[in-house]
Amino acid sequence: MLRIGLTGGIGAGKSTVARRLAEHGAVVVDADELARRVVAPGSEGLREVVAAFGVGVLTPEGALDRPEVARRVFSDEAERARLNSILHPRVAELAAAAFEAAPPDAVVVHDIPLLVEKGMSSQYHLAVVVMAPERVRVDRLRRTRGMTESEARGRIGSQATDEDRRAAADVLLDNTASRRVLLAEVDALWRDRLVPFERNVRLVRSGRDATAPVLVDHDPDWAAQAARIVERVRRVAGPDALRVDHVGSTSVPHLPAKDVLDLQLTVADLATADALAAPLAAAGFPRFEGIDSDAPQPWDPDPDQWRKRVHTSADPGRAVNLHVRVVGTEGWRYALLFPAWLRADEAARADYASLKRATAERFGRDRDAAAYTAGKEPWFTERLPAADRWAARVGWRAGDETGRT
Ligand SMILES: CC(C)(COP(=O)(O)OP(=O)(O)OC[C@H]1O[C@@H](n2cnc3c(N)ncnc32)[C@H](O)[C@@H]1O)[C@@H](O)C(=O)NCCC(=O)NCCS
Ligand SMILES: Nc1ncnc2c1ncn2[C@@H]1O[C@H](COP(=O)(O)OP(=O)(O)OP(=O)(O)O)[C@@H](O)[C@H]1O
Repeated sequence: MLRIGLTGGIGAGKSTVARRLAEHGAVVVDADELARRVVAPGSEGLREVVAAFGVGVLTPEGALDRPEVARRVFSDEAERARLNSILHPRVAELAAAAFEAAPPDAVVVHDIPLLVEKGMSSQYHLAVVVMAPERVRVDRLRRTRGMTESEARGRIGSQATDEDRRAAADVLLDNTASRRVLLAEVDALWRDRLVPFERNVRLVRSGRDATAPVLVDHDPDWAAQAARIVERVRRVAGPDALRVDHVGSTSVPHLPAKDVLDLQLTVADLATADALAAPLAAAGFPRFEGIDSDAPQPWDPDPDQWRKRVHTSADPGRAVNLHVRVVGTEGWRYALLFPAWLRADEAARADYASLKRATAERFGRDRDAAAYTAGKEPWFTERLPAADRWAARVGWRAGDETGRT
């Protein structure tokens, strides 16, 4: 099963996207619809809302007077929190049941306006966010829902900011222009990403073949992309994750790199790494059999210092190598030390960048990723003393850095 979180501010076009995905065959779990169900006439939810807000929130027929509730809660944060605390646990329970009931090969889309507000994005394989400028949204809400400008702004003000939504988005859909443009984007997302992603998760396989050694300029968005995946890995590994770091070249600003995010999950031992293989695979990170060790260093007699497990991503839209290493080992320390040094030392960074370019040039034509990786290896052995001297000088110790987990 592929779990997709879909969100967007009111009037951005979330429901339009959800409908299109349903037409393609997705199972849509609609939080707004569930929020209506839990306050249906005769429900426990409705009784609690009346107990909290009084009979003034009922229509003469005994149903919830939604415009009246909206008036109260979208201008008063405390009232809104009170309503949310009654409804959200019930809505969450129904949503969990709907996910349970979906077939194993389904793409399940959780259409939920408050995904970002509730910090839920790491629960899904992907978070999809629909955006449109506030002015456009207000116009749509006035035109199609009969809201006044101040009602529309009240709801917008009750929700996350565009900036927060953008930070949570693995996929951003822009709905500023016509519906036709939006739907074409959704069609491509379904065809090129969601369908193969679901299949890869089910068949426990990678989203991409080994990537050819093609260098691209540092992408300033890599850090944010990695941060979202770090969150996912942490959620899956729970307390077994001693830390999760964005490592490798993409974690070094200004350094050209292959467009593959390297992450390191730190565990206590390899038995823990092996126990995490199945949950990581279900979360979209299948184990990659074949590389169980980093290249051991010539000076190190102990191969255990270099053993690891490697996972990739089942997402055809985002290549990831997730290295699961044991805390305190040499391989683990290297993976943290080198990026830290390269981030701090401009000359070392320039030196490494020119080696990368030359090596990519040499092996890029044959698309030989393994030769490219091996070709860079001696540089690390050679530069280790310099990296260590830097670490001693600035007092850097592996695992001390905060803010990268
Ligand atoms: C206040 C209520 C009665 C107003 O009903 P109304 O029919 O006018 O709106 P509807 O439920 O169709 O929601 C429309 C949109 O309003 C926004 N919205 C709804 N509830 C909230 C909320 N608690 N906080 C912020 N925005 C909200 C969302 O963008 C949603 O898509 C209703 O929205 C409600 O019960 N809200 C609380 C439950 C909730 O949080 N629902 C959101 C999904 S869990
Ligand atoms: N590109 C567009 N151009 C014009 N109108 C649009 C466009 N996209 C959506 N709309 C209209 O704007 C309104 C809001 O869209 P939609 O219902 O999809 O938004 P939403 O984000 O799901 O809102 P809500 O949070 O209330 O569910 C709808 O009436 C829809 O038909």
